[in-house]
Amino acid sequence: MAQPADALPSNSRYQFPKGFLWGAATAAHQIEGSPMADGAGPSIWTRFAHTPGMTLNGDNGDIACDHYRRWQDDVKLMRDLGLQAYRFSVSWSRILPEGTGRVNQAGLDFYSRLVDALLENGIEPLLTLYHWDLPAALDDRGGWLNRDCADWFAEYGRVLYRALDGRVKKWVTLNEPWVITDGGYLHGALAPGHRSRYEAPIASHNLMRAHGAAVQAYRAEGKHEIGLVVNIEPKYPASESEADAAATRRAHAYMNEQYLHPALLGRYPPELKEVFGDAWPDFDPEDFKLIVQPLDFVGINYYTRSVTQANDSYPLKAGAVRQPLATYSETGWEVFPQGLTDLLLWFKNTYGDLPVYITENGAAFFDPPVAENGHVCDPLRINYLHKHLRAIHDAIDAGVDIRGYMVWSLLDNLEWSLGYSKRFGIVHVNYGTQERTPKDSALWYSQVIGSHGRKL
Ligand SMILES: N=[N+]=NCCCCNC(=O)[C@@H]1[C@H]2[C@H](O)[C@@H](O)[C@H](O)[C@@H](CO)[C@@H]12
Repeated sequence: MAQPADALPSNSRYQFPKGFLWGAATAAHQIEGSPMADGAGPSIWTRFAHTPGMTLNGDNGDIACDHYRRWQDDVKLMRDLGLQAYRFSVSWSRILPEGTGRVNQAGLDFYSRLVDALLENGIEPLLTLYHWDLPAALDDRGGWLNRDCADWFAEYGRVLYRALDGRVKKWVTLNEPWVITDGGYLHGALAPGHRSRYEAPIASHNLMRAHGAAVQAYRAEGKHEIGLVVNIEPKYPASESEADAAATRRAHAYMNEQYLHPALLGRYPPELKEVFGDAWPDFDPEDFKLIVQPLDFVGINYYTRSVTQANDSYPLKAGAVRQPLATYSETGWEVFPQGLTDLLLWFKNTYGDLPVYITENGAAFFDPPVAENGHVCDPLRINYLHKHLRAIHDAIDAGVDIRGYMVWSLLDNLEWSLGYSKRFGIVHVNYGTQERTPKDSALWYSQVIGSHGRKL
């Protein structure tokens, strides 16, 4: 592995708290490949990506990073990088090919072996139950639109809790319910590709019911920690106008409060009824007794901010304004580290002192190919991570209880409908040969971890 050209200077100003966990994150469908191996059932992403026109270039997860077969080398790679934790997700349809009922022991064994290898290498597993890959068999029964999904999800959680709890001590129920519903049910860009303002709130609500049911099931037999992961993004009004202020309030409620409010406060923000109009159901207040469950932590995925103005978009009537002097990543997201500090302070002030992990943070930039000297030079990513880690430290200084950081992502991987066109990894993947090459950002991150942040 290429060595960093220069050892970074130490700066104790940025030393992170004792026990702060440094890691990286991935998701099953984005890296594993072999989606139907060893008795696994199809997921909605297996189906969606094989539907013509749904993904860029028809890219799919049939091979991805071939992690299902290369997991041992990938764990060694994590060890060599000095990772203390690894956030990954389990493919539900490997465990329960029909979504409920029959357990596929080979699928369970894969994750059990992965967890053991992580622990043997001093790496703490953070396990996400659901990172968007619903069993196709459950989608055929209505998926997240069927209120039974809460029982299905709790059943799936129990299978994993019984098999892995104790070795896994940090559990996550859902990854980013906002993207699941905004992408999968409102705008249709993600599986299962629905486009309905009537379905989106129902899917959102059922996802939160399922989250509550999985936490309740964990409390009945789990002995460690469980939380929820949300993608949230600070919204700043584009002008002083009341129209832009109102649009910003709607956008904030829609992305940032729509899931945290029900999970932590037992209610929805009032703006959502305005956003969805007649499509906003009259939810049964009893549902919140299931949705609100005590959590041990919240995971926050942060990528960017949004300067927001009123527009005629559907159904939000709000949209982002491009910032002429800003830097943007390859996904068109503004690089804005201050937004992470602002967001973390908002979280603390709104929801209290619940422990927080930054469960995803990173960016896709155009990376050069592997150079003759074995380096992948990605200074923009180093700059992005450097500034966001400092922003996190500023929030810690301001009293936010942040327990760890998982860079998105360990590996270049399948960026959902964008296929393999966007590279978020700190490790380059040659999809032709499956060769892994730590980028300069990985070598830099190793030094940051080794110094516990002092080299920021
Ligand atoms: N405007 N704007 N806003 C940005 C909205 C970001 C929403 N997308 C995410 O958070 C996904 C999360 C996902 O877990 C992972 O599976 C994805 O690979 C990454 C990268 O896309 C991120």
